[in-house]
Amino acid sequence: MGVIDKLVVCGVGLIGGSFAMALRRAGMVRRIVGIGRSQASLARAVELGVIDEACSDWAAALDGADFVLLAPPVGQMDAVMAAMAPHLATGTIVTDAGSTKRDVIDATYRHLSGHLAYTVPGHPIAGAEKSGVEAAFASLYEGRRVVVTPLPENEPAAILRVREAWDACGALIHEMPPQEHDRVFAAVSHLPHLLAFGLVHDLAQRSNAEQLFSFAAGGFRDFTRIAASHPEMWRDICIANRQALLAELDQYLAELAHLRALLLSGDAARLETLFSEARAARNAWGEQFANSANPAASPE
Ligand SMILES: NC(=O)c1ccc[n+]([C@@H]2O[C@H](COP(=O)([O-])OP(=O)(O)OC[C@H]3O[C@@H](n4cnc5c(N)ncnc54)[C@H](O)[C@@H]3O)[C@@H](O)[C@H]2O)c1
Ligand SMILES: O=C(O)C(=O)C[C@]1(C(=O)O)C=C[C@@H](O)C=C1
Repeated sequence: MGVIDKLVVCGVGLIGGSFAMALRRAGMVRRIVGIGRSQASLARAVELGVIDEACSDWAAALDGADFVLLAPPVGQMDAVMAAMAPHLATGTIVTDAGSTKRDVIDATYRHLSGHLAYTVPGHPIAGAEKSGVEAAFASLYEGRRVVVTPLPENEPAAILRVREAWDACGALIHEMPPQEHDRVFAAVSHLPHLLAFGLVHDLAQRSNAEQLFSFAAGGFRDFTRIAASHPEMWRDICIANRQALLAELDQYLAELAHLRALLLSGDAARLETLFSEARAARNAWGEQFANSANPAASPE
């Protein structure tokens, strides 16, 4: 892949910052410019060496840019695309890291209709409950999947360039239609986050919350780690993908109703069978995930 001369990262947090660091480490980029909502966090990104320069306007940021990553919360994509559109030069590659794809693609057609050949939607399947540039690290994407959902209007060379950038970050690239993407991640990412937030919220509101939390241990920690995630980011994801998320929630409620019936009738045999099936599925997934991921891909 040709080296990126000027990379623009919009939203230099965990995801945008890690992309910048990974490309820099791979020697794939000459200059990195950040643009964002908070000048203080952009200044911190410069201080940490994640970006070379902070920009406060799109005209300056996009001047001479050959590659742009959009990594703000998905609820900001509309405003960001509207602001950048007048300053985009033909041929500048634009991609994004949004956790939902249909809404981001709708925003692309609304605001970047003259730039569809070069705007290639994407989503890295790697992250954490931590946010902000301080949480970014260069190996975040190593051995992790990135889903690319190309538009019919995309130039094949633009898709290739985006794939090559993620490849340089050490990621494994998959292509998928956006509808399928949003259904899959409603089930395995958005629903678990909703459930974790819901459980912690319920417990925190109880009159004996202090006592409950004082005895909560590993099981609680493992089930609820993701309830420490960024509220704005998850608000936007849940709202953007609510159609698919509601379908998953309904299916889960049916499963809970089934579990409740087994408990009510004291059906130990069926409960054990259900737990055994779940354990086998979880263990098989765990092995597959451990084998696909690079053990070095951890900030610790
Ligand atoms: N955290 C994860 O696990 C994860 C994984 C994959 C994809 N994503 C997606 O990546 C994106 C970023 O997530 P993150 O975890 O890096 O969040 P983050 O909070 O760490 O970073 C987001 C950054 O965007 C900036 N921002 C907010 N509004 C903006 C605007 N209007 N214009 C420009 N910048 C703006 C914030 O100041 C912040 O620096 C989101 O779209 C999220 O859905 C997150
Ligand atoms: O590891 C975490 O904390 C994450 O939440 C990462 C995670 C997920 O697996 O659900 C979250 C959102 C994304 O869009 C992709 C990955």
